[in-house]
Amino acid sequence: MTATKGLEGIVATTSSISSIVDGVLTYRGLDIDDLAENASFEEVIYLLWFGKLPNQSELDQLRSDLNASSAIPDQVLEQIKLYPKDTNSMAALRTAVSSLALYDDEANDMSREANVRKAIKLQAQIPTLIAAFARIREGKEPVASKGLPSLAANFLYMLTGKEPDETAITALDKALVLHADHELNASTFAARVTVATLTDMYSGITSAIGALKGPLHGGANEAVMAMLEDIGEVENVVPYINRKLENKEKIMGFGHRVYKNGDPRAKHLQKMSQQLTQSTGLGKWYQMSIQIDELVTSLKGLKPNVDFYSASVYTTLGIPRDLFTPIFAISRASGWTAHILEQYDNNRLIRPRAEYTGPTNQKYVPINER
Ligand SMILES: CC(=O)SCCNC(=O)CCNC(=O)[C@H](O)C(C)(C)COP(=O)(O)OP(=O)(O)OC[C@H]1O[C@@H](n2cnc3c(N)ncnc32)[C@H](O)[C@@H]1OP(=O)(O)O
Ligand SMILES: O=C([O-])CC(=O)C(=O)O
Repeated sequence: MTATKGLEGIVATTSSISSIVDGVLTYRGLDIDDLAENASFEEVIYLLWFGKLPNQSELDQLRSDLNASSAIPDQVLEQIKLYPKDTNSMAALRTAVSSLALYDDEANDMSREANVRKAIKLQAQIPTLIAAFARIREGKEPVASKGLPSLAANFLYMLTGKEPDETAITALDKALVLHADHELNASTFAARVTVATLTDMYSGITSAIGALKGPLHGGANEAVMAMLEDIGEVENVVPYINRKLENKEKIMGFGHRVYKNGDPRAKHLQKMSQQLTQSTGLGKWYQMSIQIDELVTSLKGLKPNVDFYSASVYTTLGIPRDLFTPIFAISRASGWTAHILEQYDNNRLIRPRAEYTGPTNQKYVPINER
């Protein structure tokens, strides 16, 4: 038995949800470029869950179901008020999502109908949890959803208490489309491994949030913004990046396990970053990002991934840095729940083997002889 470090190249499941073939990403066979230009996030949610684009009445029904499910139990809100004010936002989300299960009567109902209802609830409530946490830690009251037509609009409204403008809604909606699913990434794999024991969907999403939090995965978008802030000015880019590379440090937002010639989502986020930073007077972040991109590509042959330009995009929307990864979770909840439903539909326990490299033929030594 020989292990492959990081399971690179190992095909661990079949799935009909999303695919990456020759650098092309598709959701249910639709190219991400097509979806990024044309689809709303709600259409993508429907596509991921049910395998086809919704017609108008199916889409209206989903939007209405999401709106009807967005409120979170008072008990969970009260718990969030008890979190330490400096709680990591992904830790807060992980804990709050786990708590949601305690107040859902059908948390452990494993019928497909109940699981689809739970997917709707989780998709609707994760944005509410994040917005409530962000307000409560600032001493503000949470704002309930206004039932605006899109999840992006509702989230921005719950976060700020103000009606968001169309530019912000469109930008966030597109970012949500771009992050929705990505084959067997680490958090989706964690979700599938968890529910393959036939535990409940809340447990699967809690595992997934824990995995997304790490800086080698979703946490990289926050780390990118921290790096941009650390660099400070365009003229500091070259010495900063050179120093990092000389010290063999990773440049956050670059590289990918599967894409070796670039992440197809990055160009959409780059374009958004260019437009939004210009229109908000924050062009500096884009200019720095472009320089880093050119430098890292030429020196290391590494291309930006989905997390690189999303950092400057979210900054232009006025979103605090530590909510970037929770926003990734809002989007990826659609993919996680789709994969969990797919896993339940054709389940087998996921239990690989380990290549043992420890000592052998050891004998127990009584404690007083050690
Ligand atoms: C949504 C997402 O999850 S997208 C990924 C988000 N994560 C990041 O942006 C973090 C930075 N990137 C990375 O750490 C990696 O590229 C990963 C985790 C994305 C992929 O990791 P792996 O496939 O395991 O590649 P691995 O880390 O082994 O890198 C291979 C080589 O490229 C180098 N490398 C990879 N990424 C980077 C980077 N961002 N900066 C500098 N060097 C890098 C490694 O140091 C390694 O070099 P070596 O062979 O000389 O030791
Ligand atoms: O697929 C991966 O390994 C990481 C990634 O890009 C994602 O989850 O969107």
